[in-house]
Amino acid sequence: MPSDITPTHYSSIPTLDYSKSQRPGPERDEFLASLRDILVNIGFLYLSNHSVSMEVVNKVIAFSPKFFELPQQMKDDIDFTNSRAFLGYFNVGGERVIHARSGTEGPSAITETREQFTFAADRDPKLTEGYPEWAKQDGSGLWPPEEPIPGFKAALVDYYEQVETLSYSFASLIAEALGLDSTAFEQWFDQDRKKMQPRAKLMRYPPPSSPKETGIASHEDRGFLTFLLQASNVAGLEVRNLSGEWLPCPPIDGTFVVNLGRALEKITRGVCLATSHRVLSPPGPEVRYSVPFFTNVSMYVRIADADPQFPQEVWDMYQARQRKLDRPVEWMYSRMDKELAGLTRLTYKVKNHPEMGQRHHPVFFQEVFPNGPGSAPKTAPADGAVMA
Ligand SMILES: O=C(O)CCC(=O)C(=O)O
Ligand SMILES: [Fe+2]
Repeated sequence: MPSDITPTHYSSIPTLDYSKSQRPGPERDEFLASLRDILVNIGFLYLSNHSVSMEVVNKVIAFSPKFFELPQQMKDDIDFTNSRAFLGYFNVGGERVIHARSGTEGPSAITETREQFTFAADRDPKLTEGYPEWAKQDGSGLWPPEEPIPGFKAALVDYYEQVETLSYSFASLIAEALGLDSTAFEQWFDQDRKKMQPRAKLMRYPPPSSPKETGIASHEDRGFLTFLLQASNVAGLEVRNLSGEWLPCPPIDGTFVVNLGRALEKITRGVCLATSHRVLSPPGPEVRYSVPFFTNVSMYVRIADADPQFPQEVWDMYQARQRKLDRPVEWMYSRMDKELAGLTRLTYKVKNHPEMGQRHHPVFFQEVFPNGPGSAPKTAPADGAVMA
C-alpha cells in the first residue's frame, strides 16, 4: 500500500494494477494484500491495466457527449418510464433521490441534477418464465435509432460485456484477498450469468444553476461492486474517508474507479466498507461525463443468509477499523434483506417510481402497496410466491 495511506487517515485513493493479479507469484500476493487493506479500510480504488479493451473504452468516451447532444425528442422517445426494465433515458430531474444517510448535508437542502441513460445487454424474457413477477424486472433496453448515432449500441454492449466479465473476476479476487476460497462469492451470483442483468449508465452533469444543486449527494451504492469510468477530464467525484474528510477522486486515464456497495458490505458482515461518496457538479464550461457499471447479486438469494468464514486476522482488521470509523457501519439486516433480493429490488424500484410500478407491474404494485402509493410496503412472503 502506498506510504501516504494509513487505515485511519488515508489522504488519497490508491491504485491497484490489475495485471499483477493475473500473474501467480509475489506480485499477485502483494496485490491481494493491498486489496485486503483497501476493502476493509477504504472501500475505493483506482484499477489500472485492467482487462477491458482501451479501444472499447475510448469509443464509450467518444459516444458520451454525442448521445446527450441528440435532439431532445429523440431522447424523450426512449424515456425510461416506457421500459418495464427501467432502462433508458432519464432527463434532468427524472430522478430526485435525496440521500439522507450518513451525509453532513441536510437531506432536503439538495437537488440532484444529472442527465442519464441506463443501459444493459438485452436479456431473454424466457429465462424467467414460470418465475414470480419480481423476477421479470430485466429485459431489453430502449436505444436511440442507429442512423443519427451509428455504432452506439454495439459499442456500449461490447463495453458492458467486458466490464461484466471483469467484475466477476474481481469478485473472486476479493474473496481470495479476504482469505476465502476464490469461489466463495459464487453463491451470490447465478451460475448462468445471463440470468443477471447489471445496470450501467452514461451520466452527464450539467453545470449547477444554484448553490442548492449538486450532481449526486452523499450516498453509498446499493449493489455489490461499482466500476466507474470517468469519461471526461473533469473532476467532481469525492470520497469520504474514515475521519469524515472529503477526498477528491479525479479522473486518471486508463483506470476505473472501483467501489464497494452495501450488498457486499452486508454479505461480509461489515468487513468490506461501502464508502460514502458524492459528485459536486463542476461549474462549467467543461462538462463531467461518467459511466458507472453496477454489479449486483442474483435475484434468488437472501442477503441475510450471509455467514462468511473469514480467518481471525480479517476479523481483527475489521475490529481495528471499527474503533476508528466516525460513523457506525450500517450493515444490520433490514426486513427487506430477509426477502429474496429480486423481491427487495423491485419493491424499492416501485416505491421510488410508483407511477411506473402501477404501469408496468400493476399486480406486484397492488400486492406490495395495498394502501396505495406512499404507504409502507407490506411484508412479502419469504418465497415471494403470491407475487406471481
Ligand atoms: O458519476 C460519478 O462520478 C459517480 C456516480 C455515482 O456515484 C453513482 O451513480 O452511484
Ligand atoms: Fe455512487
